[in-house]
Amino acid sequence: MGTPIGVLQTRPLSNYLQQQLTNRYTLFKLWQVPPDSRREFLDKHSDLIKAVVGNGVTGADAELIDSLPHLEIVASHSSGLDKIDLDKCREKGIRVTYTPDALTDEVADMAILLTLATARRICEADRYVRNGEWKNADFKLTTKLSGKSVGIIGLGRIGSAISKRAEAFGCSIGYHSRSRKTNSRYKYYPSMIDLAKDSEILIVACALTHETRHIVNRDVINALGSKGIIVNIGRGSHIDEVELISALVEGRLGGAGLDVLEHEPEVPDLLRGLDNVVLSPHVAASTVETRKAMADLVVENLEAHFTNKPLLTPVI
Ligand SMILES: O=CC(=O)O
Repeated sequence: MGTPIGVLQTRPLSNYLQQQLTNRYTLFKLWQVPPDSRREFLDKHSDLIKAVVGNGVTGADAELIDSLPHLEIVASHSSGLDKIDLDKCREKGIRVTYTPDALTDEVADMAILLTLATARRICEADRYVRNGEWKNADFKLTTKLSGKSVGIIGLGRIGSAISKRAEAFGCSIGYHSRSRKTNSRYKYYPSMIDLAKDSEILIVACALTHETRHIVNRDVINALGSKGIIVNIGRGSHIDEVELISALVEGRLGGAGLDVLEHEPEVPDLLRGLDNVVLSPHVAASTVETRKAMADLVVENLEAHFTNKPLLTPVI
Protein backbone atom coordinates (compact mmCIF):
# COMPACT_ATOMS: atom_id res chain seq x y z
CA MET A 1 0.00 0.00 0.00
CA GLY A 2 1.32 3.47 -0.90
CA THR A 3 1.46 6.49 1.37
CA PRO A 4 -2.05 7.43 2.50
CA ILE A 5 -3.48 10.57 0.98
CA GLY A 6 -4.36 13.23 3.50
CA VAL A 7 -7.40 15.44 2.94
CA LEU A 8 -7.85 18.54 5.05
CA GLN A 9 -11.48 19.52 5.58
CA THR A 10 -11.71 23.14 6.73
CA ARG A 11 -15.19 23.15 8.27
CA PRO A 12 -18.02 20.75 9.11
CA LEU A 13 -20.00 19.82 6.01
CA SER A 14 -22.42 16.90 5.74
CA ASN A 15 -21.90 13.69 7.72
CA TYR A 16 -22.28 11.90 4.41
CA LEU A 17 -19.32 13.76 2.88
CA GLN A 18 -17.24 13.21 5.99
CA GLN A 19 -17.95 9.50 5.82
CA GLN A 20 -17.11 9.28 2.13
CA LEU A 21 -13.83 11.09 2.72
CA THR A 22 -12.98 8.96 5.76
CA ASN A 23 -13.62 5.79 3.74
CA ARG A 24 -11.07 6.83 1.14
CA TYR A 25 -8.50 9.12 2.71
CA THR A 26 -6.85 10.18 5.95
CA LEU A 27 -9.17 12.98 6.95
CA PHE A 28 -7.93 15.96 8.97
CA LYS A 29 -10.62 18.18 10.50
CA LEU A 30 -9.27 21.69 10.73
CA TRP A 31 -12.27 23.14 12.53
CA GLN A 32 -11.60 20.86 15.48
CA VAL A 33 -8.14 22.34 15.97
CA PRO A 34 -8.06 25.46 18.18
CA PRO A 35 -6.91 28.48 16.14
CA ASP A 36 -3.69 28.93 18.14
CA SER A 37 -2.63 25.32 17.45
CA ARG A 38 -3.34 25.30 13.73
CA ARG A 39 0.14 26.17 12.56
CA GLU A 40 1.64 23.34 14.61
CA PHE A 41 -1.10 20.96 13.41
CA LEU A 42 -0.52 21.83 9.76
CA ASP A 43 3.27 21.55 10.12
CA LYS A 44 2.82 18.13 11.66
CA HIS A 45 0.54 16.77 8.91
CA SER A 46 1.56 18.78 5.86
CA ASP A 47 3.58 15.89 4.39
CA LEU A 48 0.37 13.90 3.99
CA ILE A 49 -2.11 16.61 3.04
CA LYS A 50 -2.62 16.71 -0.71
CA ALA A 51 -6.17 18.03 -0.83
CA VAL A 52 -8.28 20.67 0.86
CA VAL A 53 -12.06 20.42 1.04
CA GLY A 54 -13.85 23.59 2.09
CA ASN A 55 -16.86 25.56 1.00
CA GLY A 56 -18.09 29.04 0.19
CA VAL A 57 -17.58 30.20 3.77
CA THR A 58 -14.20 28.67 4.64
CA GLY A 59 -12.17 27.91 1.55
CA ALA A 60 -8.42 28.04 1.07
CA ASP A 61 -6.68 31.38 1.51
CA ALA A 62 -3.06 32.18 0.65
CA GLU A 63 -1.88 31.43 4.19
CA LEU A 64 -3.43 27.96 4.23
CA ILE A 65 -2.17 27.16 0.74
CA ASP A 66 1.34 28.30 1.62
CA SER A 67 1.37 26.16 4.72
CA LEU A 68 0.66 22.99 2.69
CA PRO A 69 3.68 22.33 0.44
CA HIS A 70 2.24 19.08 -0.96
CA LEU A 71 -1.20 20.47 -1.75
CA GLU A 72 -2.38 19.31 -5.18
CA ILE A 73 -6.08 20.11 -5.24
CA VAL A 74 -8.74 22.25 -3.57
CA ALA A 75 -12.11 20.55 -4.04
CA SER A 76 -14.69 23.09 -2.95
CA HIS A 77 -18.11 22.04 -1.70
CA SER A 78 -19.62 25.21 -3.20
CA SER A 79 -20.41 27.01 -6.40
CA GLY A 80 -18.91 30.26 -5.11
CA LEU A 81 -15.13 30.49 -5.31
CA ASP A 82 -14.55 33.79 -3.53
CA LYS A 83 -13.00 32.13 -0.48
CA ILE A 84 -10.29 30.40 -2.51
CA ASP A 85 -7.17 32.29 -3.54
CA LEU A 86 -7.37 31.29 -7.19
CA ASP A 87 -4.32 33.33 -8.20
CA LYS A 88 -2.24 31.54 -5.61
CA CYS A 89 -3.55 28.16 -6.83
CA ARG A 90 -2.69 29.06 -10.43
CA GLU A 91 0.76 30.23 -9.43
CA LYS A 92 1.45 26.98 -7.57
CA GLY A 93 -0.17 24.63 -10.10
CA ILE A 94 -2.87 23.55 -7.63
CA ARG A 95 -6.05 22.22 -9.21
CA VAL A 96 -9.42 23.62 -8.08
CA THR A 97 -12.88 22.09 -8.48
CA TYR A 98 -16.34 23.23 -7.41
CA THR A 99 -19.91 21.93 -7.41
CA PRO A 100 -21.80 24.18 -9.83
CA ASP A 101 -24.75 22.28 -11.31
CA ALA A 102 -25.60 20.30 -8.20
CA LEU A 103 -27.18 23.30 -6.46
CA THR A 104 -28.59 25.43 -9.27
CA ASP A 105 -32.23 24.43 -8.82
CA GLU A 106 -32.29 24.78 -5.03
CA VAL A 107 -30.67 28.19 -5.07
CA ALA A 108 -33.03 29.41 -7.81
CA ASP A 109 -35.98 28.03 -5.83
CA MET A 110 -34.73 29.93 -2.79
CA ALA A 111 -34.49 33.17 -4.78
CA ILE A 112 -38.16 32.85 -5.71
CA LEU A 113 -39.07 31.78 -2.18
CA LEU A 114 -37.39 34.86 -0.69
CA THR A 115 -38.97 37.09 -3.31
CA LEU A 116 -42.46 35.76 -2.56
CA ALA A 117 -41.86 35.76 1.18
CA THR A 118 -40.72 39.38 1.11
CA ALA A 119 -43.45 40.61 -1.25
CA ARG A 120 -46.21 38.78 0.62
CA ARG A 121 -44.67 39.44 4.07
CA ILE A 122 -45.16 35.80 4.93
CA CYS A 123 -42.89 35.74 7.99
CA GLU A 124 -44.61 38.80 9.41
CA ALA A 125 -47.99 37.22 8.65
CA ASP A 126 -46.92 34.05 10.42
CA ARG A 127 -45.90 36.07 13.50
CA TYR A 128 -49.24 37.90 13.30
CA VAL A 129 -51.19 34.66 13.48
CA ARG A 130 -49.05 33.17 16.25
CA ASN A 131 -49.24 36.34 18.34
CA GLY A 132 -53.03 36.21 18.28
CA GLU A 133 -53.33 39.51 16.40
CA TRP A 134 -55.61 37.99 13.72
CA LYS A 135 -58.54 38.20 16.16
CA ASN A 136 -58.13 41.99 16.38
CA ALA A 137 -57.83 42.91 12.71
CA ASP A 138 -57.14 41.56 9.27
CA PHE A 139 -53.50 41.48 8.19
CA LYS A 140 -52.40 44.39 6.01
CA LEU A 141 -52.33 44.19 2.23
CA THR A 142 -49.09 43.11 0.60
CA THR A 143 -47.83 43.15 -2.98
CA LYS A 144 -47.90 40.47 -5.69
CA LEU A 145 -45.01 38.90 -7.53
CA SER A 146 -46.91 37.83 -10.64
CA GLY A 147 -46.38 40.16 -13.58
CA LYS A 148 -43.65 42.27 -11.96
CA SER A 149 -40.41 43.30 -13.62
CA VAL A 150 -37.48 41.32 -12.32
CA GLY A 151 -33.88 42.43 -12.75
CA ILE A 152 -31.31 39.69 -12.38
CA ILE A 153 -27.69 40.50 -11.63
CA GLY A 154 -25.66 37.73 -13.22
CA LEU A 155 -27.23 35.49 -15.83
CA GLY A 156 -25.09 32.40 -15.25
CA ARG A 157 -26.43 29.00 -14.28
CA ILE A 158 -28.30 30.23 -11.20
CA GLY A 159 -29.44 33.53 -12.73
CA SER A 160 -30.85 31.68 -15.75
CA ALA A 161 -32.66 29.17 -13.51
CA ILE A 162 -34.18 32.10 -11.58
CA SER A 163 -35.26 33.77 -14.82
CA LYS A 164 -37.14 30.65 -15.95
CA ARG A 165 -38.97 30.48 -12.65
CA ALA A 166 -39.79 34.19 -12.69
CA GLU A 167 -41.12 33.86 -16.24
CA ALA A 168 -43.52 31.21 -14.99
CA PHE A 169 -44.92 33.94 -12.70
CA GLY A 170 -45.51 36.14 -15.76
CA CYS A 171 -42.64 38.45 -14.83
CA SER A 172 -40.65 40.41 -17.39
CA ILE A 173 -36.93 39.85 -17.11
CA GLY A 174 -33.93 42.14 -17.52
CA TYR A 175 -30.36 41.39 -16.54
CA HIS A 176 -27.01 42.90 -15.90
CA SER A 177 -23.75 41.03 -16.37
CA ARG A 178 -20.21 41.77 -17.53
CA SER A 179 -21.31 41.31 -21.14
CA ARG A 180 -24.46 40.62 -23.13
CA LYS A 181 -25.40 36.94 -23.37
CA THR A 182 -25.73 36.22 -27.06
CA ASN A 183 -28.09 33.31 -26.42
CA SER A 184 -30.49 35.27 -24.20
CA ARG A 185 -33.70 36.95 -25.30
CA TYR A 186 -33.93 39.03 -22.11
CA LYS A 187 -33.13 42.72 -22.14
CA TYR A 188 -29.49 43.38 -21.30
CA TYR A 189 -28.57 46.38 -19.15
CA PRO A 190 -24.92 47.38 -19.25
CA SER A 191 -25.73 49.81 -16.41
CA MET A 192 -26.84 48.60 -12.99
CA ILE A 193 -28.66 51.87 -12.38
CA ASP A 194 -30.72 51.45 -15.54
CA LEU A 195 -31.58 47.87 -14.61
CA ALA A 196 -32.66 48.99 -11.14
CA LYS A 197 -34.76 51.85 -12.58
CA ASP A 198 -36.63 49.44 -14.84
CA SER A 199 -37.10 46.72 -12.17
CA GLU A 200 -39.49 46.21 -9.30
CA ILE A 201 -37.51 43.30 -7.94
CA LEU A 202 -33.75 43.00 -8.09
CA ILE A 203 -32.14 39.60 -7.53
CA VAL A 204 -28.42 39.18 -6.94
CA ALA A 205 -27.14 35.98 -8.56
CA CYS A 206 -23.61 36.74 -9.72
CA ALA A 207 -20.23 35.58 -8.43
CA LEU A 208 -18.45 37.76 -5.88
CA THR A 209 -15.36 39.35 -7.38
CA HIS A 210 -13.58 42.69 -6.90
CA GLU A 211 -15.87 44.13 -9.59
CA THR A 212 -19.12 42.88 -8.07
CA ARG A 213 -18.42 43.80 -4.42
CA HIS A 214 -21.10 46.35 -3.45
CA ILE A 215 -22.63 46.11 -6.92
CA VAL A 216 -25.84 47.06 -5.12
CA ASN A 217 -24.90 50.44 -3.69
CA ARG A 218 -26.82 53.54 -2.60
CA ASP A 219 -27.43 54.73 -6.17
CA VAL A 220 -28.75 51.35 -7.28
CA ILE A 221 -31.01 51.11 -4.23
CA ASN A 222 -32.38 54.60 -4.86
CA ALA A 223 -32.96 53.76 -8.53
CA LEU A 224 -34.97 50.69 -7.51
CA GLY A 225 -37.10 52.89 -5.31
CA SER A 226 -39.37 52.79 -2.32
CA LYS A 227 -41.56 49.93 -3.59
CA GLY A 228 -38.62 47.87 -4.78
CA ILE A 229 -37.49 44.55 -3.35
CA ILE A 230 -33.93 43.25 -3.27
CA VAL A 231 -33.20 39.56 -2.96
CA ASN A 232 -29.70 38.20 -2.36
CA ILE A 233 -28.77 34.54 -2.76
CA GLY A 234 -25.20 35.43 -3.80
CA ARG A 235 -22.81 36.77 -1.19
CA GLY A 236 -23.42 39.37 1.50
CA SER A 237 -20.70 41.64 0.11
CA HIS A 238 -22.58 42.09 -3.15
CA ILE A 239 -24.69 44.62 -1.29
CA ASP A 240 -23.51 47.65 0.65
CA GLU A 241 -25.28 46.55 3.82
CA VAL A 242 -25.07 49.88 5.62
CA GLU A 243 -26.77 51.54 2.66
CA LEU A 244 -29.32 48.75 2.40
CA ILE A 245 -30.31 49.07 6.03
CA SER A 246 -30.59 52.84 5.94
CA ALA A 247 -32.75 52.62 2.80
CA LEU A 248 -35.03 50.06 4.48
CA VAL A 249 -35.26 52.11 7.67
CA GLU A 250 -35.92 55.35 5.80
CA GLY A 251 -38.50 53.78 3.48
CA ARG A 252 -36.38 54.37 0.36
CA LEU A 253 -36.60 50.63 -0.34
CA GLY A 254 -39.66 48.40 -0.01
CA GLY A 255 -38.13 45.19 1.30
CA ALA A 256 -35.29 42.70 1.19
CA GLY A 257 -35.00 38.92 1.19
CA LEU A 258 -31.51 37.97 2.26
CA ASP A 259 -29.96 34.51 2.46
CA VAL A 260 -26.50 36.00 2.93
CA LEU A 261 -25.13 38.91 4.94
CA GLU A 262 -22.00 40.96 4.63
CA HIS A 263 -20.52 39.86 7.97
CA GLU A 264 -22.46 36.64 8.47
CA PRO A 265 -23.21 35.08 10.86
CA GLU A 266 -23.34 38.56 12.43
CA VAL A 267 -26.79 40.12 11.93
CA PRO A 268 -27.05 43.88 12.42
CA ASP A 269 -29.63 44.67 15.13
CA LEU A 270 -31.39 47.18 12.90
CA LEU A 271 -31.94 44.52 10.24
CA ARG A 272 -33.25 42.06 12.79
CA GLY A 273 -35.90 44.56 13.83
CA LEU A 274 -37.31 45.24 10.35
CA ASP A 275 -40.58 43.65 9.30
CA ASN A 276 -39.97 44.31 5.61
CA VAL A 277 -36.99 41.96 5.66
CA VAL A 278 -36.94 38.16 5.40
CA LEU A 279 -33.73 36.53 6.55
CA SER A 280 -32.34 33.02 6.16
CA PRO A 281 -28.95 31.74 7.37
CA HIS A 282 -27.12 31.06 4.07
CA VAL A 283 -29.16 27.94 3.36
CA ALA A 284 -30.10 28.34 -0.30
CA ALA A 285 -28.33 25.09 -1.19
CA SER A 286 -29.01 23.33 2.09
CA THR A 287 -31.27 20.45 1.21
CA VAL A 288 -30.51 16.79 1.82
CA GLU A 289 -30.69 16.07 -1.91
CA THR A 290 -28.41 18.87 -2.99
CA ARG A 291 -25.87 18.37 -0.23
CA LYS A 292 -25.55 14.72 -1.26
CA ALA A 293 -25.08 15.66 -4.90
CA MET A 294 -22.47 18.28 -3.91
CA ALA A 295 -20.65 15.79 -1.67
CA ASP A 296 -20.62 13.18 -4.45
CA LEU A 297 -19.12 15.71 -6.83
CA VAL A 298 -16.39 16.65 -4.33
CA VAL A 299 -15.50 12.98 -3.87
CA GLU A 300 -15.65 12.21 -7.61
CA ASN A 301 -13.33 15.12 -8.35
CA LEU A 302 -10.85 13.94 -5.72
CA GLU A 303 -11.02 10.37 -7.02
CA ALA A 304 -10.47 11.59 -10.58
CA HIS A 305 -7.49 13.68 -9.50
CA PHE A 306 -5.80 10.94 -7.51
CA THR A 307 -6.28 8.36 -10.28
CA ASN A 308 -5.04 10.74 -12.99
CA LYS A 309 -8.41 11.06 -14.72
CA PRO A 310 -9.97 14.29 -16.02
CA LEU A 311 -11.62 16.38 -13.29
CA LEU A 312 -15.41 16.54 -13.51
CA THR A 313 -15.88 20.21 -12.70
CA PRO A 314 -12.52 21.93 -12.92
CA VAL A 315 -12.01 25.63 -12.30
CA ILE A 316 -8.24 25.39 -12.65
O1 LIG B 1 -22.94 29.59 -0.93
C1 LIG B 1 -22.92 28.53 -1.42
C2 LIG B 1 -22.06 28.14 -2.51
O2 LIG B 1 -21.19 28.91 -2.94
O3 LIG B 1 -22.22 27.00 -2.97
